[in-house]
Amino acid sequence: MEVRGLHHSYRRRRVLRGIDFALRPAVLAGIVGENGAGKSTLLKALSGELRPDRGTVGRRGSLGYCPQTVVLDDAFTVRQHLDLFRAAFRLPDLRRAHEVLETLAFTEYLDERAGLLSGGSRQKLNLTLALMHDPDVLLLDEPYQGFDWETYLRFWELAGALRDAGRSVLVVSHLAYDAGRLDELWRLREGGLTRQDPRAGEVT
Ligand SMILES: Nc1ncnc2c1ncn2[C@@H]1O[C@H](COP(=O)(O)OP(=O)(O)OP(=O)(O)O)[C@@H](O)[C@H]1O
Repeated sequence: MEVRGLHHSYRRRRVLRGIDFALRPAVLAGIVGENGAGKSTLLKALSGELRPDRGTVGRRGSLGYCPQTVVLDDAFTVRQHLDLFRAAFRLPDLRRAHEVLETLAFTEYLDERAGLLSGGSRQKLNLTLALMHDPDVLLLDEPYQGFDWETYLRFWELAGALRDAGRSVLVVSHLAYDAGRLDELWRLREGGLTRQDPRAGEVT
C-alpha cells in the first residue's frame, strides 16, 4: 500500500495535512497518536470509506478493514454474521473464520445474538469478519479494545503470524506500550506522520 500527499479537513479542522506512507508486504506496522489526532480518519481514507480532499492511496491485493465502530446487526447471531460475510466475500467455506474464532477463544458463542455479546466479544466478531477472507492488507483500528489480557496476547500472536505469512498489517492505537512487537512505528501528530523506533522503550 502506498499513500501520497493525503489531506483531509472536516470544515475548518485540518486533520490530515500531507500523509506519505508505504506499507510493504510481511510488515507489522503501528500508528499511534492522541485522541483526536486523526487516526480513524486516516484509516477510513486508506480503506476507501472516506474520500480524502487530496492525495492518492494505491494498493495491491485484497483488503481487510476492522473499523473502530463495530458494525453488527444485533438481531443476527455470530453464525449468521459469518454466513453473510462468507457470501459477500464469495468464500467456499468458513475454514479461516473458524481458525480466527479459535485463536480468539470465541467458538462457544456461535449461536449467540450479536446484541447479547459483551463489548470485548463484539470486538472479537468484528475482527473475525475483517480477517475471514485472509486479506493481503489489514487495516485494524484499535483492534483489541475491550479484550482481556489473554485475548490481547492472542491478538498479537495472530498479527505476528499474518505478518510472517506475508500480509501487510497496520494497527492503529492511541497507546503503544507494546510497540516492541511492531516492525515499524509512526506517530500521527498535527496532521503528519513521523517515524519512530519501535524498540526505543515505552512510547506513549
Ligand atoms: N465526521 C466528522 N465530522 C467532523 N469532525 C470529525 C468527524 N470525524 C472526526 N472528526 C474530528 O476530526 C478529528 C480527528 O478524529 P479521528 O476520529 O480521526 O481521531 P482519532 O485519532 O481516531 O481519535 P481517537 O483516538 O479518539 O479514536 C477530531 O477532532 C474529530 O472530532
